[in-house]
Amino acid sequence: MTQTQTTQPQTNQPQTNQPHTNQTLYRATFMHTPASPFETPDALQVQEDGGLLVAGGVIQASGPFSELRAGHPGAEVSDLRGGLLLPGFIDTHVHYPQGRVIGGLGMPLLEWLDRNALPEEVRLADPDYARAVAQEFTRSLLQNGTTTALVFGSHFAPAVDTLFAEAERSGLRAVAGLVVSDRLLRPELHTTPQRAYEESRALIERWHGVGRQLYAVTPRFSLSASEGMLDACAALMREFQGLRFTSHINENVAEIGVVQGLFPQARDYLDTYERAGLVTRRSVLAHNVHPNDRELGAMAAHGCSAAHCPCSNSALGSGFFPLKRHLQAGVHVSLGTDVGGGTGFSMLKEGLQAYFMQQLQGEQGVSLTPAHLLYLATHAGAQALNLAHLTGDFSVGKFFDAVLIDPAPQTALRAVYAAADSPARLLAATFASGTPGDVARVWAGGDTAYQARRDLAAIHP
Ligand SMILES: O=c1[nH]c(=O)c2nc[nH]c2[nH]1
Ligand SMILES: [Zn+2]
Repeated sequence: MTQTQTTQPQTNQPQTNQPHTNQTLYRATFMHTPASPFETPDALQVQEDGGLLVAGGVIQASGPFSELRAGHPGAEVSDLRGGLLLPGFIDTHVHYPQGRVIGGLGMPLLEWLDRNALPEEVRLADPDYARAVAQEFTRSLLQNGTTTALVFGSHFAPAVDTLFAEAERSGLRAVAGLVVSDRLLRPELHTTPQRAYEESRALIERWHGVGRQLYAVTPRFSLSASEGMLDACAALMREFQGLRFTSHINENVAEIGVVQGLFPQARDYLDTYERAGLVTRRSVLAHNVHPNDRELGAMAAHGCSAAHCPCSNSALGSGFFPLKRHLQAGVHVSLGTDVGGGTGFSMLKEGLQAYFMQQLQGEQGVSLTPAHLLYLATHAGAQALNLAHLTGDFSVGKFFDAVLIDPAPQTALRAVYAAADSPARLLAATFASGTPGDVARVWAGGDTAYQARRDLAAIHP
């Protein structure tokens, strides 16, 4: 591993200095959380009959529609009234090769991997199979309103290349990488540190910073990655600027026991990554259901984020995520669907399950408001990924990544929308009973990335 070249991300910056031609003024009730409700009271910002002026894919102005209309009489108006416009969701933990094995219920993590996930992951060695799965995957994320995702890739480099190609074509911002492992999975999924390094490097050079795509160095978990493999990952993180790092941690008690046996010199699970220099501001570790206090303190000190995946934790019986302890320690927390351990691609469902699991913890839980759920599903993810200057809310200068929730006529949620007496109630109902069927349209960088087939003009009550 002698390579020393660095690459600069080439794009990904909003072009705020573009001439304001082809301005679109979106007219909608919109909500967003530019600040964290965990830190700031009244973090939920609501604009009823609001306007967002977009040009070159970037938000140029925001405020009451009437004011923006008066200031920009030439802008084309897109009327989205009747729905609720939210920032595009940010899923910070989702597995590309597992879309077709959602629903493997009734097994704890290690058995689930053996019987459900890994046999399917082997199939991505076939490029045609991988292409079909990549198309389903990017489509599913966008149909659910997710415009940015930290994606656990495949163990096969051509399949990861296909994922990036599909993501870029579809508008999805994928932060993704080759999943690397050299033990305890199954032979077809194992590689060597040298090969992992070389294949990752080639993918980084091809995709990192291209369009909306970014690269994440991705050892599967310490259970399946030797010290040599983690060192190869660390070499990549040192040699290329702006990479992200992701893996799993402290998900399941049996898993933690195996990792302790494999790394007798490590203080705990986090230390297996920490010793390799892999715990930084650019790291997102999924689950962390069973952390000790040292781990939480170290994660906070390094600025590393935890991706909380409540549907997966429930489906696999992994346990209750200690959100209060994370917040008290100062660890940043975002949300992930963890498909296919999780139960689907909906960040609305994920937010609701996070709420349920905190409620069920009584005194140990955190009482989450609708503003918390929106923040966890949007801005918190942007912060975890170091992308908060580009996306996660509707502030001026950010990309117009957005999802329009617009329930169909004669549905229960439409009735709630018609009756809601406050914006917080509207948002709560959206998380409580919103489904992919209520996602009417999704924009990624100002372009329509998904539009439901039903006629938008016909559905206002
Ligand atoms: O929820 C999970 N899903 C996975 O695919 C996986 N691999 C390691 N650890 C994991 N946890
Ligand atoms: Zn996972």
